[in-house]
Amino acid sequence: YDTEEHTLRELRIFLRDMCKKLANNRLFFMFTKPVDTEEVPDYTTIIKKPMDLETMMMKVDFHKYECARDFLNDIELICQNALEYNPARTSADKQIRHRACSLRDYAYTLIKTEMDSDFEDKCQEIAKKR
Ligand SMILES: COC(=O)[C@H](Cc1ccco1)c1ccncc1
Repeated sequence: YDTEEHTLRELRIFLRDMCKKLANNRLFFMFTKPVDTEEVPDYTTIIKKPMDLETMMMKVDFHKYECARDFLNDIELICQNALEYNPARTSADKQIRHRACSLRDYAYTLIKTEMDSDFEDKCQEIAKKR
């Protein structure tokens, strides 16, 4: 009957659907898996907290997110990492920066439009007590 666990279970179902929608959008393919540190040996010297959508899906299953804000913080990390590692005025760097901003804006909009704000408030209250 534990309603807190029911609430967090519903949050995980919602966040898995979010991950799926973001990872299935071909525009965001470069964010779906960790940057390959063999292909890009200097990546971890520049980016201290790598993040990607596959890792986020695993974090959902490991109960690492107690509210949508925690999930959006990792989306923000994916975006900031891409902006920091790809700063050049080349078309390739400009394109991944644009994609990173699109991922961030799309994730915020999906959550704002598809998630009940009272539900998120309830999740944040649970998170505060833990
Ligand atoms: C999040 O992905 C990245 O930051 C890598 C960095 C990268 C540079 C070279 C290989 O990979 C990336 C992937 C695809 N297109 C641009 C950059």
